[in-house]
Amino acid sequence: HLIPMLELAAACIRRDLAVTVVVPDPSFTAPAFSATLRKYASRLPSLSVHALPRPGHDLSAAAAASHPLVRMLAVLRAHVPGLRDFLRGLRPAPELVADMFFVDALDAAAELGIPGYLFFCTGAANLAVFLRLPHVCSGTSGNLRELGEAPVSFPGLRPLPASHLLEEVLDRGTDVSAAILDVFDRMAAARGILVNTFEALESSGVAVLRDGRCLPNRPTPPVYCIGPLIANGGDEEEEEERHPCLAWLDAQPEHSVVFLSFGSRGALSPDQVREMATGLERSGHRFLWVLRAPAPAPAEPNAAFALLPEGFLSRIADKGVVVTTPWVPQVAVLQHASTGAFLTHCGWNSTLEAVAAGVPMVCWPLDAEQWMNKVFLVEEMKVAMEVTGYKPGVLVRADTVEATMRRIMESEERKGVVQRVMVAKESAAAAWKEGGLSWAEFAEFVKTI
Ligand SMILES: O=c1ccn([C@@H]2O[C@H](COP(=O)(O)OP(=O)(O)O[C@H]3O[C@H](CO)[C@@H](O)[C@H](O)[C@H]3O)[C@@H](O)[C@H]2O)c(=O)[nH]1
Repeated sequence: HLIPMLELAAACIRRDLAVTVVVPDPSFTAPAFSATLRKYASRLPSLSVHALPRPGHDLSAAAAASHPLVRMLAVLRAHVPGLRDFLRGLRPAPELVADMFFVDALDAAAELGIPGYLFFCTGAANLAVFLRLPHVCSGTSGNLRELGEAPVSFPGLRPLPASHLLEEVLDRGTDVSAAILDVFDRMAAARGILVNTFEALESSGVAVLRDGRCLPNRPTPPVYCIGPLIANGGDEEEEEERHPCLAWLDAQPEHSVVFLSFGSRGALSPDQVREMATGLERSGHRFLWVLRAPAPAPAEPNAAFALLPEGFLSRIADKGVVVTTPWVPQVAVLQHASTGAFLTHCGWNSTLEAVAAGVPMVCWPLDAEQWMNKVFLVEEMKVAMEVTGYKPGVLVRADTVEATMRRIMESEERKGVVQRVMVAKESAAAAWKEGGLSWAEFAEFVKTI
């Protein structure tokens, strides 16, 4: 969530607003988090960064939580006193834009009489679903999980198979379902919600939010669609130490490489890594694969190579590259002329980055709202293909991987997908041009604050 938040900070600075980014104590964040923060702070000299103090005694709830999402929410909550103190000391009184999960920050803002907004890092249709989920769950007898593939209706949106909703809400009465439904319920208390999407991409999702249909008995807060907020691939290209994968891409023919990446934390099981490798090799297509070992990941990134079949790296040396460094410049890779397709876990940032680069996708969702994004990409936008037979927990065999690579790179079907993603690319570029829809909504937000 950090990259789009920092892009939002950059947009605010361009409008002459004074911006402070408030982050948790560094002991709670990954090295890539600090590195990204440093990069933006050096590019934006007027950006100030404030790290909240490490909470003293309020971490007992986090320590007791077994689910990572519950733990994260407890860690956020423990930072509230530090945030409140910080906000109280600012002159003039600030406006607060909090991450979508940090609804506790809205309470702190309300206490201080400060307007509190949320920044929602996934799509507008997902926001409409999340806002409505507490209502859906309380109106369903039994567990959503029992509904399996049966469609669940949401006003004005394409029905979603129950199994594609967030894993965390599928079972009633668990700590994690209570915690996440509480977050969704309290999102509506925001003064407004900034969404990292653009209206041309998601007109039906945006319409549902605007006409108030998603929340049955309460008004939906004003929604500002201000996306796509994504990193600038050009900046990544110009970095002093250009990532070696970009030099490798330079040497490949145009649109010939399939890029495989699963976001900031996604990893395949060891069995799936072997099937993926065999399928890629048999397809004969070029590929660039960001490989991460499943949690608990070994400290040494190269250890992930041990998951690959015997001799794989030497056999594919002229066709493919496997990268185990935890971070590649994804936006620059997607925008590179040699990239021809993107096998993605369907994280929303990856989705926007692929759309903005005009790269057709293969969907390989892992968790969170990624299954919902797959439905949107494959059935609504038709800018992606799905992997035949792929379901949560199912091992995709090498022959299916091979067939999928051929479909996305060679088939007639590819032409239609490419055409549609190129149209979406144009509208993504238009959104932030002067007078474009996101440009105008951002101007509206700035006027409001
Ligand atoms: O080696 C890497 C890996 C990732 N990225 C960047 O990291 C971001 C990853 O974001 P995303 O595609 O959204 O995936 P996750 O990190 O998995 O994001 C989480 O947050 C998203 C926004 O809420 C949700 O859509 C996802 O489901 C959830 O897993 C993107 O900007 C990538 O360009 C890199 O630059 N290099």
